[in-house]
Amino acid sequence: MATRRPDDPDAVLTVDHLTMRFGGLTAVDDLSFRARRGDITALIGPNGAGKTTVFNCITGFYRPSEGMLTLRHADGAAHLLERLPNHAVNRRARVARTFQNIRLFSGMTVLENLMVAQHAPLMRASGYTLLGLLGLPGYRRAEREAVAKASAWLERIDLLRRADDPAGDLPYGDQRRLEIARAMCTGPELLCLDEPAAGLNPRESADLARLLRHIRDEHATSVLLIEHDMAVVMEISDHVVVLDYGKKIADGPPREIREDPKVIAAYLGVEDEEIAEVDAEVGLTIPVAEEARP
Ligand SMILES: Nc1ncnc2c1ncn2[C@@H]1O[C@H](COP(=O)(O)OP(=O)(O)OP(=O)(O)O)[C@@H](O)[C@H]1O
Repeated sequence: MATRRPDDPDAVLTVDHLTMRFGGLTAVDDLSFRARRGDITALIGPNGAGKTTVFNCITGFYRPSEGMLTLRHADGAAHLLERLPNHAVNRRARVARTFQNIRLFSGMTVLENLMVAQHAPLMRASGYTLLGLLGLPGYRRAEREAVAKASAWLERIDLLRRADDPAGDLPYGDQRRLEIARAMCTGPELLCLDEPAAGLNPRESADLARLLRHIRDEHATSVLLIEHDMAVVMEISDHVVVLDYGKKIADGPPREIREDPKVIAAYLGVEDEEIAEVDAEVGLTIPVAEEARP
């Protein structure tokens, strides 16, 4: 049940002292940060820093070892995510998520994927009865609304013409955007995206950035994303939180984060062959990088 608790009314998500242990390994260590309503917040860090574990705690896949996760709706209702089961995080708290690997129903059509996402409101409109499905005017109205919402998203991601094709036949970048559209069809307050730019070419990355800006600016949905593509992170994020070995090492606007010596050191701590790549992507200056090198 939604509970009211005093916290930052501007924050859609408040993470308070989150810790997640797997046996002797502390994957997330006393992490606190806020994602502001209406912002695109990026969670970044080297491989194994604990980013996906944070997402799994937020979305109810893991129950945190310690800490509190508060999702606040625009109407002020607060949902204590660490206490909710996985399905309630999506349905009740209205947190939607995509995964590192694409999880569309590849044998279903593009349109069907967006209709399945609206299963819950459709069933509600049916009164959960066969008679309701067959005859209630409320159900027919809900069905028309669901088709209209799906069509609007398909138009937005430029896939209306592929509505009746199997989702698995779409090019990779289109599948990524369809997944985001599917998540948006659930009407989320917070959209969590795990590496949405992974595997995209530059044109597809630009399309993705446009879509995420549209979601931020035109819908009442805040975005939290994990992303390794620094060009995308720096271009679209309002706020960046940096993890290293499960701990927060920086938290601020992109222009500060890219010059933060702790962040530079964390990234340069990855494999030697990746240093030049990270350097080029983030646009680091050599003198700072040299200083930061252990
Ligand atoms: N279910 C699990 N059981 C045991 N250890 C786990 C589990 N999930 C994650 N870990 C460990 O927790 C640490 C953080 O992993 P996590 O996947 O959260 O990192 P990440 O920052 O998302 O990495 P990447 O960028 O490579 O996806 C890693 O050491 C990982 O091996």
